[in-house]
Amino acid sequence: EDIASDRAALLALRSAVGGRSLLWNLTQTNPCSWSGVFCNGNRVTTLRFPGMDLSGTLPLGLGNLTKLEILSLRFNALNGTIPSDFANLVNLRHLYLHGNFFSGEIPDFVFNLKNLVRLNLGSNNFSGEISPKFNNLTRLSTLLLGNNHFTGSIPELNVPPLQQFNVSNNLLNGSIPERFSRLDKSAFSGNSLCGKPLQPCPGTEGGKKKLSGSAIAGIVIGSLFGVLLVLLILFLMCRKKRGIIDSSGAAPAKQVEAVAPGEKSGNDSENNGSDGNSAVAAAKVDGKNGKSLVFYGNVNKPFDLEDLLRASAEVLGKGTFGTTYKATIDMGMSVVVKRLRDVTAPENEFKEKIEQVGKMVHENVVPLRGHYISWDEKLLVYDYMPMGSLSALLHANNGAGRSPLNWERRTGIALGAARGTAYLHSHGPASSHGNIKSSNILLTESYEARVSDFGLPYLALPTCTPNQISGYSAPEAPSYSSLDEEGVDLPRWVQSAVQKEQNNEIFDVELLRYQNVKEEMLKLLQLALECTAEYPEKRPSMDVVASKIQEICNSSIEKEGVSQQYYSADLNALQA
Ligand SMILES: Nc1ncnc2c1ncn2[C@@H]1O[C@H](COP(=O)(O)OP(=O)(O)OP(=O)(O)O)[C@@H](O)[C@H]1O
Repeated sequence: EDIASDRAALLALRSAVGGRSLLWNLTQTNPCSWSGVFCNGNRVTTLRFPGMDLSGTLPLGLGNLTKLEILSLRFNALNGTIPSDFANLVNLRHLYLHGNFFSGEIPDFVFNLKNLVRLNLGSNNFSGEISPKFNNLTRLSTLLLGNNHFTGSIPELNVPPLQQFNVSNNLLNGSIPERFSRLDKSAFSGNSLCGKPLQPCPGTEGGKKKLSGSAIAGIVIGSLFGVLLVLLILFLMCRKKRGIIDSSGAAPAKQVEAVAPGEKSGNDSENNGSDGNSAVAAAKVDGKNGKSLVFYGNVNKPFDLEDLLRASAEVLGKGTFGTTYKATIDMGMSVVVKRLRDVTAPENEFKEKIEQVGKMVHENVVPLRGHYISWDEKLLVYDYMPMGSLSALLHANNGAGRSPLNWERRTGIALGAARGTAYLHSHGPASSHGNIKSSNILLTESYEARVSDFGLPYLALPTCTPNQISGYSAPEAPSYSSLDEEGVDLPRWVQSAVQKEQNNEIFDVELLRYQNVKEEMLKLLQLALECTAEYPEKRPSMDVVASKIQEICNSSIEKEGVSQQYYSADLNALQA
């Protein structure tokens, strides 16, 4: 097997499914320059033909591409089964067949492709049961099978790396394995499944089952806990009285007296999801003193603390510094409340710093609207950003839908984030953000970027050990940690992939649809590398970064315009 047999396999593919759309220069003996074909050394390693109008049945022959690592045929009109010689593609790591009309069962040889990391078969007509043999694929981290006709139940899958899993809109029944109970409901919807995260399975709750030993132990412990709780409440009430007496003449700083049981220990994992009574409402107010929220700027106070405490609250997530809630106030207004945990900075110092954060006003920074501070409770109020974060949009469940982020939007977001950060660098109380990451870049309805969470690392620093901050900050910063959840040093990894000329590993596959802006993509990548240089003097200032991104935006907009013209010329020619 060599490049000639790879070429023959590609020609077989072209004549079977892509005669009209794979417009390659067939006089070339080396296929590596054909569009969508990528080689390493002298073998084909990647094929990317997303949305290329391929139709028909895949031919035998692709199995000769024995060095193939990535195969993307998503969003075409391919039908039939997966050809049997795919069994030879033992180096395959990513297989994307979603958005086609493939049918039949998942063939057994798929479970021998031991290097598979991502498998997306979503939105096809696959049928049969989901085999427990997926357990053979010990590297699998993404398994997307939604929108097919799979039947039976979900097997126990104990593949440690498996994180992304979706079987929505199939014909599955039975209970969801415990291992998947923490996934989002949407991963299972559109089936007859039960168990967490969906509704409980019949007979597992409130049933007439005999009480097991552990249930009895649970009841005994629960009762003891109840007694302790009553004692705790009595204790808190006594302390409250003392507090009022003690505070005569002292700063009235004890309005938020207590929080819901369990919350004080920082253990609010049960609050995941929406809960009308949880969260913000968990903070009790001593109404007599009426100490209220402090708002910044010359705004009329939009609501008071009592409104906030009455608001229905939904947990948006748990971050480095506490839990973030969306609170919907009675009058229909939504705000975001960040309930900080473990702040050890003295109250006055905290107040001073947070007020400086409140003075930061820029169109690319999420404004801090107000705060509530007492000795044991620190709430920060932000505008609610309905489009959520860049991270959520980039990693949205990629079942059948395409990412709404085209190249133009992405560069626009990068520009906004750079401008926001440049502003913070020139005006901030501390000179850097300290926790830049995509979940801290929030978006307006028109996809304008706003940087959020500014200043928190400096307020919470005494309790933050470096590896608790998961965003990016410069290597010389005290809180520096560039390791992601999987322990990968992202800037290093990108640098090494660029050195090895493996840019395709870095670019989101979604971007391959915008080949005409590849030059801009490379420029942006180069800029990102400069920004993450180890030595500060080698890094461009954020003002320079913003203006370079502006240039990149301008040139890709020009190109978009040109390619649109070509595109309509093509269309006209076709119609003629
Ligand atoms: N103002 C806001 N509007 C809408 N969503 C928000 C807002 N602020 C935060 N979020 C979202 O709420 C979730 C939790 O945010 P939070 O800031 O607590 O954690 P994080 O950003 O994941 O981590 P970190 O605390 O390290 O910044 C994230 O998905 C974030 O994108």
